[in-house]
Amino acid sequence: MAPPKQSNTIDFDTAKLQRLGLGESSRPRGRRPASLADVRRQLAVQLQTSLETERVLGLFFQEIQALLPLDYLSYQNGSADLRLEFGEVASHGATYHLNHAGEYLGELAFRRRRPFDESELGQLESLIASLLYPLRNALLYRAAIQAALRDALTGTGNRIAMDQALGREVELARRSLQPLSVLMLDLDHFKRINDQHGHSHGDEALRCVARAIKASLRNVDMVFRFGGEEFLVLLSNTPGSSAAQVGERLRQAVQELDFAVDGQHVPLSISLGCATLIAGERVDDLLHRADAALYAAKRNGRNRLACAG
Ligand SMILES: Nc1nc2c(ncn2[C@@H]2O[C@H](COP(=O)(O)OP(=O)(O)OP(=O)(O)O)[C@@H](O)[C@H]2O)c(=O)[nH]1
Repeated sequence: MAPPKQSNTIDFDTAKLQRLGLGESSRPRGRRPASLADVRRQLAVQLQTSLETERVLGLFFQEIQALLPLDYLSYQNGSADLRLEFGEVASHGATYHLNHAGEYLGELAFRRRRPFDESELGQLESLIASLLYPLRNALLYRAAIQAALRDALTGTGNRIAMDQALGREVELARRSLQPLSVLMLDLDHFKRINDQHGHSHGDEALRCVARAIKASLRNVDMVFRFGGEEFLVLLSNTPGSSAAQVGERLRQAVQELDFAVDGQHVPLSISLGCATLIAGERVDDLLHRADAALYAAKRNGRNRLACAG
């Protein structure tokens, strides 16, 4: 049997009025208004302390327990690619769709072992009102950070994201003694595509190659565009032999692309350099070896992969 569930929609502007004490609510008000006011005051202070969505929701879950004991909170927002969970799932639930002026702020689900009564739902909604501004700000912050780390043309990570990920993954590989490999790749004779078909078709070729690369990788693998037609793939927990196989798969995927300009097929290919982190090696040296391998692949005829020594 499906667990009992109450579902509601919270409109941001109505919530704002409630926060200001101006809103009308059809629900009975909380039994302990003083406590509700205390928790709201506490939320107003606490939720201002962070712009991280996970932290804002974690604090919210923690603070509202003072008034309404809960076992579980989940938050989902598909457009922000977010799904967060706190506590342990229980049978009785209440869910809220959060909106502001047509803008979807996500979906909150509360769960606990005993059902919510009407007065508790009234309190919960009043508390959610205190969450809306901090949550909206955290989502805006997250979107800004993501935009700052993404290459606008291809949707892959950009140079800043690459530097951050390399630093983090190299450190992790060192501490966990796991292998880490990189593939540095570059489109072959890309200048010709620009020269013969124009810059916008060149851009489309870059997008097409980026899509093919992403489609050929695991979710955990990371792709970055760090130069005009140069990409880096970061393969965590991957030894050199497996990285070379992945690289070969990418090479084939690009070679098989059906890229056309004005109905005419335009062949695309990439060359790749593969390098695996050596114990104690610095990020710069790892990249330097991958770059040297890429250069060897170009020199030996392109549309091929070379491994660093
Ligand atoms: N359309 C487009 N072209 C770009 C972009 N960034 C760099 N380029 C072009 O990419 C080309 C790179 O040319 P080269 O470095 O000579 O490399 P290549 O022609 O691919 O030759 P090989 O790498 O030796 O196979 C140049 O024409 C750049 O103008 C971009 O964002 N969009």
